Amino acid sequence: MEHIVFLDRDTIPAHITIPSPDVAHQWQSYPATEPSEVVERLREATVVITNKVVLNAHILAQLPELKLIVVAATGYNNVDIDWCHENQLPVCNIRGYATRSVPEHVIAMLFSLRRNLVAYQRDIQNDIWREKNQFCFFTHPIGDIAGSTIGIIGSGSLGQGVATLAKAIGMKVLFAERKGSKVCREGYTPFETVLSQADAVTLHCPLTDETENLISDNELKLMKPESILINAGRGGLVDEKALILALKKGEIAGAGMDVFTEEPADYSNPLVANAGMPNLILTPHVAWGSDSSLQTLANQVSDNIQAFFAGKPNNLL
Ligand SMILES: NC(=O)C1=CN([C@@H]2O[C@H](COP(=O)(O)OP(=O)(O)OC[C@H]3O[C@@H](n4cnc5c(N)ncnc54)[C@H](O)[C@@H]3O)[C@@H](O)[C@H]2O)C=CC1
Ligand SMILES: O=C(O)C(=O)CO
Repeated sequence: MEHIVFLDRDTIPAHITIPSPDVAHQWQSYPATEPSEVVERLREATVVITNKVVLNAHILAQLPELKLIVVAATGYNNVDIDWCHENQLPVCNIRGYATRSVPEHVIAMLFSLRRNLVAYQRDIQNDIWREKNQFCFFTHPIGDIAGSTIGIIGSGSLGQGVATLAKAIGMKVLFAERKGSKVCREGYTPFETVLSQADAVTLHCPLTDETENLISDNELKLMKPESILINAGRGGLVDEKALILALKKGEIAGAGMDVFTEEPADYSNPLVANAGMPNLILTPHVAWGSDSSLQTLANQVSDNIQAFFAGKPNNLL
């Protein structure tokens, strides 16, 4: 009998059903789990499901019963994967489930920022229209997306999904070669060239030691003043203080951020503290959140458990 524990079930809306895996099991779900509660809740677990609860080496070393970690997400930066490899603890994740949801979120942010929709809404709230006394008014630039260039960092399922949508709306697509790479693969453009040529840059690579603060002062300075930065990858890919400074100095035109260095984020976070800026769109890590994506993810959670115990593991990391 497997003892399956889902540590943060409330990260998935209640109307999404997680199918019961076809393996003899007991299932325990917790809405959320504090770091101090993890070990106690997993003491008898053989399978742990975590979306964002951190499983570090210190915690994992206290859980000898564990046979499998199922990350209920694509990004697995909350799990000490090196420790798991060294200790032969299998970890699997969810793949290719949000290939509509995340790209659509990115393109929605892009249109909104390029057309300054939030800025116009704020101006109407602030009664600017009455002052202008015309049927329309132009207080912010409105750009076309068609004919512009998007730079995509990360060419996996989501980077490719964004490229498909971007091409369909007339954008030129540049995939960035890895930062610091001495060679440039066919089909890729050097990292710095992408930053300096793109009208919009979007991030779809994992958060690792290599990608932490991938976009900071120097990278923002390379971008065009009319450029837009979108991050629906992971908080930590962007230096948030540097981004706010770049927006304030007009080094870039706008930013759409779905992910934050700390989640939940509060007013101590530079992005949240500047949420009133008209050229900054913030969403609370929901790019993945269309109902169809959530259901695909929930199905894969169950499939991953079932496949593992059938001896044909899926999506092992
Ligand atoms: N905001 C949201 O709701 C969601 C965010 N994500 C994030 O998006 C990331 C990407 O997801 P997928 O495309 O499905 O993953 P994927 O594994 O299909 O693709 C990731 C790509 O990034 C590339 N990569 C790795 N290191 C890189 C580096 N240093 N520079 C450039 N590229 C690098 C890999 O080679 C791979 O092509 C996830 O790791 C996760 O952190 C994923 C789903 C939802
Ligand atoms: O799948 C992911 O990586 C997400 O961030 C959604 O939880």
